[in-house]
Amino acid sequence: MTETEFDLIVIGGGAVAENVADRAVQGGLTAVLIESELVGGECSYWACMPSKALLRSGIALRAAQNVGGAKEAVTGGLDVAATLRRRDSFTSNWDDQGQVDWVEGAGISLVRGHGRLTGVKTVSVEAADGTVTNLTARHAVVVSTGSDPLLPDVDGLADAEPWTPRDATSAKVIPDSLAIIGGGVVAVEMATAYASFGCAVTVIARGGLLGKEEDFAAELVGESLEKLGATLRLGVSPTKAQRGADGVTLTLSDGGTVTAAEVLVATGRAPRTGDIGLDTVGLEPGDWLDVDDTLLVRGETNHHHGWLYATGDVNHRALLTHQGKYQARAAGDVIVARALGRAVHDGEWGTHAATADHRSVPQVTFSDPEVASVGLTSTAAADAGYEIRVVDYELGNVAGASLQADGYVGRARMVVDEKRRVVLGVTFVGQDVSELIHAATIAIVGEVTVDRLWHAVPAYPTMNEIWLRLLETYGRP
Ligand SMILES: Cc1cc2nc3c(=O)[nH]c(=O)nc-3n(C[C@H](O)[C@H](O)[C@H](O)COP(=O)(O)OP(=O)(O)OC[C@H]3O[C@@H](n4cnc5c(N)ncnc54)[C@H](O)[C@@H]3O)c2cc1C
Ligand SMILES: NC(=O)c1ccc[n+]([C@@H]2O[C@H](COP(=O)([O-])OP(=O)(O)OC[C@H]3O[C@@H](n4cnc5c(N)ncnc54)[C@H](O)[C@@H]3O)[C@@H](O)[C@H]2O)c1
Repeated sequence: MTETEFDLIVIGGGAVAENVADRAVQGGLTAVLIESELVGGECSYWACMPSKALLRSGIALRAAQNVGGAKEAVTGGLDVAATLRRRDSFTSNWDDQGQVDWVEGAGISLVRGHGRLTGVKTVSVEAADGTVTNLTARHAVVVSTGSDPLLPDVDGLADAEPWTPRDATSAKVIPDSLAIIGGGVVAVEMATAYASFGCAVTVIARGGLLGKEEDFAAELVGESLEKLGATLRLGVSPTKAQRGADGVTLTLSDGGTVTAAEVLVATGRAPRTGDIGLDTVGLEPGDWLDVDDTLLVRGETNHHHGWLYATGDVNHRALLTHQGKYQARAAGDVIVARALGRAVHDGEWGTHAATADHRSVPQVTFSDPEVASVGLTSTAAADAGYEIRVVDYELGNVAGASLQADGYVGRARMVVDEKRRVVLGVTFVGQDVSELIHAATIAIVGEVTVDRLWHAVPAYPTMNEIWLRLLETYGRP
């Protein structure tokens, strides 16, 4: 007989869900994952991994082309077919057996099908063949269903069969032209990848590029996208879309038009909560799930019972895999602690609190140049009422960077809380900066003072000497 009672039920089987279940099982509980598509979720098959694989080959080629001695040896262009094959290997050709093996090995149960809450601590799973399994949780249910792409309300857009990010990351054939609606991370990364493939890319971004980053990110990434051959239509929105013989024609708010073989919509995400039975527990279907720092869903039903958690994209705290997995570790461990009556450490920076979600979320946009940032931007810090000092430095003037690439162009910004003399935020824009950002994350989480940072000596000649240059610009204590 199939087991139907578990200590923990996790609805969703993405990267975040896997980590919640793993922590719970390691803590001695039983756990089941419910997955309706591929175990491993968006990140493994349609988001982080395939998108980074599509980008990496072009970035590596241009890195070689930027170094005298290497550039003479690199005479060909990008091999698009080989790049797509490499992408396919990273998605295991959209086969999740490897992840299923991992789940089994970790001692986690798996039920395939669509999960829905049916009441407090009860969940039903509808398999593809219509079979229904009813599950009961002894201690907790975690919703980890992720997010769906958002389709803006543009006349004719839905009928024009636009690409979602999934189509862009899993494409088997690169179209001759691609119009991209949106100016966020997906839009910028896919514009970079597709422009590298020789596709004629037009980015239509009503609010400009990378609006959540420091302004210079948009400036440097925009210049470089244009160098790659992309056309930028900033400050305009599409008002109408129509598919015809030549592809899709978009009419823009400034009266212009753009015609492309395909149109990619990259305008943000919506919560996957429309059909998961939220109404059965007094919550609103289709809403993001608001949680406290232990990832417990806020709401009347839960307030009394403390059994429903939400991790990953669905709680809208930070739509990033690494941050979702960080929440998963806290949630899995706190579920164990509460189930076994152990001490709960939910104070700021406690084991069971996802404090970093508010203070220190790192993000890398794998454009060319890369944008790597963590903590607060200068605008966000000023808006939050901090008394700040902003320190900028040209990365190209760092010896390590000038060795990394001939004519290295990049910029760094450090935002300092003048009262406590600690770093609030750091942004790096430039080639290979993705690997620099973790030092900034540690400085912010550790609340290291700028005076102490002088003792963190970067090796010469590495790009990390940017820290020394930022400190010199800030001034010796
Ligand atoms: C193009 C793109 C690129 C990205 N690149 C990066 C990146 O480089 N780095 C980064 O950190 N983040 C990146 N992200 C964001 C990242 O993909 C998400 O933050 C991450 O996937 C969220 O993980 P999750 O487990 O919350 O949700 P998901 O990965 O979406 O997992 C949810 C799972 O739940 C399943 N599910 C949903 N509803 C049900 C149900 N009712 N019953 C059963 N199963 C259900 C789904 O099938 C899915 O497998 C990218 C996003 C996109 C769109
Ligand atoms: N490298 C990474 O870490 C990575 C890569 C891709 C995606 N992600 C994450 O996935 C999430 C989704 O990415 P995204 O780029 O879709 O969202 P986003 O929120 O980053 O960007 C959405 C963009 O769409 C625009 N927009 C919104 N509504 C619009 C409308 N009606 N018409 C025209 N433009 C509109 C916004 O101005 C913005 O430029 C983000 O939170 C992102 O952080 C991360």
